[in-house]
Amino acid sequence: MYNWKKRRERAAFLALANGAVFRGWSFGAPVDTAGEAVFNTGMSGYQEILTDPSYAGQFVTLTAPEIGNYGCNPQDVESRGLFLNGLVIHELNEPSNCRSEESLSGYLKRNGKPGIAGIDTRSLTVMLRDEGSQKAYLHTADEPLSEAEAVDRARAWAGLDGQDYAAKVTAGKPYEWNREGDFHVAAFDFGIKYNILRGMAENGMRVTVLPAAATAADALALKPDGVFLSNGPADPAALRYAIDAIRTLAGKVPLFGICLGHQLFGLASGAECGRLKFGHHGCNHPVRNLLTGRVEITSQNHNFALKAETLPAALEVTHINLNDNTIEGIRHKTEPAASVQFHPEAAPGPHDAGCLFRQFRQLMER
Ligand SMILES: NC(=O)CC[C@H](N)C(=O)O
Repeated sequence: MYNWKKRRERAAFLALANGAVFRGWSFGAPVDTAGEAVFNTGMSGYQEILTDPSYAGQFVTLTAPEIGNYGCNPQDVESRGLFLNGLVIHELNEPSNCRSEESLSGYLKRNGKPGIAGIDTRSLTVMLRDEGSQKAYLHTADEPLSEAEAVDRARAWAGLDGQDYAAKVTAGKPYEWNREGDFHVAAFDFGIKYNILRGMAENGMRVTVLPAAATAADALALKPDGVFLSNGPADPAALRYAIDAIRTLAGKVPLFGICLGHQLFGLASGAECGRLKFGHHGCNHPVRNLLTGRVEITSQNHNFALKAETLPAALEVTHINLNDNTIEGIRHKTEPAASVQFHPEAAPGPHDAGCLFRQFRQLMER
């Protein structure tokens, strides 16, 4: 049985830049931090979310009300660590699952990340939906802090716009993900998820991962059959070095990008990126594939998006989001280059768009 008294022993609160304060109980590591509050509507997959480097700098509010019930394990990780700033949930459950090796609370504590439970995540989500993603400050530490001071700290935080967070999460050095495959892919790691690497390996690609700041010459020196541009945190426009590298690589080698990689491919081609009001974070976003007419239910996690009106004539839209008509995929009209805003690798999420890794292969075959 859950120990309610113990659960509520340490008070905590999340203060938003708009002045709202949500009070609850601390779990995980009792550290204070500022970040951007967003919400994710997936019904499961908290461990993949915790280890998705794209969430660096963010507090993820899970709209699923019961969290922690299947625990944590070493298999469901999507990168080498936990990168988000904190987890915001309604009800924290003790694990009951044969795959569980550790409670969610213990997992967060061991990894130095804070969580807050007992939050009315429904009203927080409605607020973020109506007012947009918010700068926030999570207070879980023992030192006393007034709510007004926390709101001030949320407002004073630099935010994610214009910030290079890829540099904070990327691998320090190049490494080989696997040794087998008939196509060799150089993958830029802006915050890459393991299931993307697995998706490429399963489709016969041998993958060498490069740090975010690798140059076009570094990539071409590997004599790759294709270049992959990964997902990653924060503002794509801040990554001038990556945009320059992609501009040099375009037309020389087949390109495929996911999420941040898609945004960077668009920026390198001359498009602009802007912010969505509250982003897309979840596992049930309907996307129409304009090339086939098929609707795919996709996994998503982004706050920025390419602006349709800025797309250069050389690019065409291949996918649109059916909730808000934003761009979900593009390709070059004459060169072998394509990208998607959503996550075909899922983890967590549905596998409707998994065939995109095979299509990357086809770009290299041509
Ligand atoms: N998952 C991602 O790659 C996110 C891309 C970018 N950081 C955004 O929020 O839009």
